[in-house]
Amino acid sequence: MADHAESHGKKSGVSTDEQLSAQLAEDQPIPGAEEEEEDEDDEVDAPTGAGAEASTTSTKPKKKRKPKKKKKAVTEDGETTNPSTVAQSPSSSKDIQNILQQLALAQAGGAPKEGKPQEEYKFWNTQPVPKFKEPSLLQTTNGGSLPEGPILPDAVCKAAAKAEPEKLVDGFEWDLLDLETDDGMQELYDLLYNHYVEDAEGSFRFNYSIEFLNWALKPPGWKREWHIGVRTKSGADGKKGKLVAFISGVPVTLKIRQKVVKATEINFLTVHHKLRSKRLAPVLIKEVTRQCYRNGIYQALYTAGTLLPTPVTTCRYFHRSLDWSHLYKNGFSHLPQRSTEAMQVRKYFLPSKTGTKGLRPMKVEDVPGVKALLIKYLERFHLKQEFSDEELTHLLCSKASKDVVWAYVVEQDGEITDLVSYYLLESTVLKATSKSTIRAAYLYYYATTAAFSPNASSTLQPRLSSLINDALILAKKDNFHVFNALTLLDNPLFLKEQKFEPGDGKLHYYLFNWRTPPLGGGVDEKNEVDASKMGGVGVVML
Ligand SMILES: CCCCCCCCCCCCCC(=O)SCCNC(=O)CCNC(=O)[C@H](O)C(C)(C)COP(=O)(O)OP(=O)(O)OC[C@H]1O[C@@H](n2cnc3c(N)ncnc32)[C@H](O)[C@@H]1OP(=O)(O)O
Repeated sequence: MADHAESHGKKSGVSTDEQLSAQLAEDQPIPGAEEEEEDEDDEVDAPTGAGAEASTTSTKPKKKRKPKKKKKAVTEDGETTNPSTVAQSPSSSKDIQNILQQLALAQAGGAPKEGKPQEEYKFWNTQPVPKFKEPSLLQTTNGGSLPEGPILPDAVCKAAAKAEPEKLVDGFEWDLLDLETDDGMQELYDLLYNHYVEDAEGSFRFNYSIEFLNWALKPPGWKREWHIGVRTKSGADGKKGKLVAFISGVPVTLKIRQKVVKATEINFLTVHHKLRSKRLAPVLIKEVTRQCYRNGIYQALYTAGTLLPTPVTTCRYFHRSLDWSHLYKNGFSHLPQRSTEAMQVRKYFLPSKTGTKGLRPMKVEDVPGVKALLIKYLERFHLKQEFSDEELTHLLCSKASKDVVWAYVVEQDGEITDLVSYYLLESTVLKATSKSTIRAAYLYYYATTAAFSPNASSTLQPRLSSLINDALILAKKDNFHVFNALTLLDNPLFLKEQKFEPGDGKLHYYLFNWRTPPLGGGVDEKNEVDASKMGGVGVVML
């Protein structure tokens, strides 16, 4: 996917950085990029009128994508056909042959691999992350093994942290965003709305709401120094320039196997479409690293759809339709061969009432019970987050989490026995003729005492499956269109039974400046869900 970004950059034939910055400030098209930008302007109903957006690379696919064939539904002039004709099954025997061939290749492990050779990671090769061919803790060439823990000692990181950020090219400047103000939040929202993660076909783009950003970026202990923006230079009138790039970090306490590590969770790395492939991302990453080092934090956790050196594990996305017709109409789901629309709707039918006795919305008073349950539950995973009461309250039942996170508990005889939660993340349908969104629920933290019973091997699976079924019912009632989950936690135990379908999206988990043996991601070598590969990831990233 980075390859795609590179070629896009070359095509834009951009002039000087100063010209670029002026164009961005005025939101003028960049020479050579106009064609694509006009197309997208037609397609996206940006709330801000933020100007033309070029089509872009996809780096963190989280959504089910249409099969390749469907791409032809979009005509060359960018017109979108009737969505009902978008999702079609292969029409010719040649198409079917091609698909079968690709399938055979993939099954034989012969499909093209992701990413690029190690030596081409010009930036990442300079960073304290494991190399692809450096299996952590496996034998090194001299017969020894690489120790688990920091790659660079704290003192080296501390000494490397300069007092000032790296100088940006002319026309741009650093700015720490003020996310305490409505304007600051709105500006960040607009940048992400127009430029954040899309699927590989440019059909959907994440639409993180202002409420979501407020919740995700300001947990207890958050720091303004970790909300890092790049702007075009301020005007002579002192007015701030346009926000064109961003990266963020929030504090997190991780437990990686037996070690507790104070770290940063890095997220929302974004570069304006017109500035892609200009090596701005590495500059942002170095700046957030500097800001972390200066705060005495030397490790980080991050996820991406892009393959970088080197994932500690990889999970796969699964999707459970709640409103199949909406998903189909918007090109998110396709109509399988030998099925009809009515059959699909029936397949995903859910009752109107939940089944678990004692299930109710979580309250602040539940925090101690939920915390004890969740911490014990997560102990079963190699990589997990440790929470204080304050953090857990913020995440699951605070003013900030309202309308972002839905959390439910089961209380039996005064004891919290179960927790299930999900968060709302909408995606904009980029190819829709009128403004349309996919309202997706993402499975968040859950836990159940069934995991601790002596016969957990027979009680955990049915308990989780019914809890998740209840979560699906509740999400459907709240007008969500789809419920998404990765193969982390104990998810492989219920995904199939609860009619989650495998998606194309993978999510790689990375640790910065920390070496540890690979973790199970709930999938096998063929990327099929596999309960024997659970037990690795107990952290849910946003
Ligand atoms: C102790 C504290 C440490 C803190 C830091 C911990 C590390 C945090 C790491 C960040 C975690 C972020 C977690 C999230 O937010 S993941 C979400 C990422 N965002 C998006 O996908 C939004 C849409 N895309 C964009 O805005 C751009 O395409 C981005 C910004 C992604 C790249 O911009 P652009 O396309 O214009 O490229 P470039 O010319 O500037 O730079 C090219 C270099 O960047 C490497 N690249 C590409 N994509 C990613 C990626 N997702 N993570 C890390 N590196 C990435 C790439 O391999 C190449 O390096 P190398 O191949 O030459 O080596």
